[in-house]
Amino acid sequence: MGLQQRPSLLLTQGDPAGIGPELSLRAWLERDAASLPAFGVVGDPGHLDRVAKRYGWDVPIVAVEPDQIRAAFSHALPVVPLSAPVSAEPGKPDPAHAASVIESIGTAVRLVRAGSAAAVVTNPIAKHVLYEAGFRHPGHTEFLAALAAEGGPETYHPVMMLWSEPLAVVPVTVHIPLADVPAALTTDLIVLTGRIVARELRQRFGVENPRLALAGLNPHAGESGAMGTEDESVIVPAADILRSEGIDVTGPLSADTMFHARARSRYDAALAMYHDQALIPIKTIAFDEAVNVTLGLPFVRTSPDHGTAFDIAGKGIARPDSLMAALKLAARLTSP
Ligand SMILES: NC(=O)C1=CN([C@@H]2O[C@H](COP(=O)(O)OP(=O)(O)OC[C@H]3O[C@@H](n4cnc5c(N)ncnc54)[C@H](O)[C@@H]3O)[C@@H](O)[C@H]2O)C=CC1
Ligand SMILES: NCC(=O)COP(=O)(O)O
Repeated sequence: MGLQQRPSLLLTQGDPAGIGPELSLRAWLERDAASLPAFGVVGDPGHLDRVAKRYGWDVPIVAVEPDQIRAAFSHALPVVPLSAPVSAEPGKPDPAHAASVIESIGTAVRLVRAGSAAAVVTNPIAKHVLYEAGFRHPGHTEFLAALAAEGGPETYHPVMMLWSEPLAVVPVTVHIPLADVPAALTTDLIVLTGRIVARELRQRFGVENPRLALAGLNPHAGESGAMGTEDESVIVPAADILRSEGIDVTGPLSADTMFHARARSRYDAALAMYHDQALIPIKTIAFDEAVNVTLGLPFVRTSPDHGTAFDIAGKGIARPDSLMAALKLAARLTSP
């Protein structure tokens, strides 16, 4: 298949009241300067046009079929239209937008699964807004796994990885209350996560012998059991199993000393035991560059590392860097 015919990336709408719409427009404006791959938004052309006009940005919007994205991309922002128009005020989230948010994700996944697009790149969603509308998945990550399993016998265990050049992190438990982490953290879960991370670092990222570092759960990785027992009883056995399978694993390491530059040079991905243990270091080191990539799916999905930023939506100051990094990584991971 020649370059012109290769399927393009699909960018979901995200929360239409968040910064997603303006970032999509900004990314298109930066397409040449940043050498971005061709992408189309699954959204409402009218809403994107109104956002562009609000800022006086010269972004022609064109409604297209997925196979027309690449041809249209040089002169207009291609949009695969949703079934209904979207009306949203920047900075004013509303559960009434949930149907369009969910439709956009579902459509993008189905088009990628059908071979009409190469990968899904998602704009941020506000989980609590979707929950108010009855959405039952913690976030994209789990919803994407459910969509991937639609109509087939396979199920998928999705793994969240936040990736940047200086650091890649994987939260083994994700969007659950901190109080629930010790019960949710099992040897099986760590082993399953470690296997998927090692496999995909090898297959998708081209890391020949991936080195994984497991964080401890407790201070000083439990201080020989004096500060908590899970490090010895749950994480050590997981490390042993992964090692017995030939995976290069260190840990459990003290989480407070495993993210400085020298420590980072000793591993390719850090498996953290809970959300903030993973996301605080990477957002501190690489907030503008880091990309959220879902492992364990039968297709590639990337996303910016940040959220909907309702506090700045509509002001035209949101930085498109992380979204652009997500587009580039999706192109890299799907290039032949
Ligand atoms: N992949 C996704 O869909 C994600 C969604 N979220 C959702 O986002 C909502 C808001 O979450 P928060 O914790 O407030 O995080 P947030 O990332 O939306 O905002 C945190 C701070 O960073 C700033 N910020 C974020 N992105 C920026 C950008 N591109 N340029 C400049 N400044 C930026 C915001 O203005 C805010 O001050 C939540 O409801 C959460 O569920 C959060 C993370 C990822
Ligand atoms: N904190 C990361 C985040 O919220 C991303 O979640 P997801 O929507 O990609 O599952």
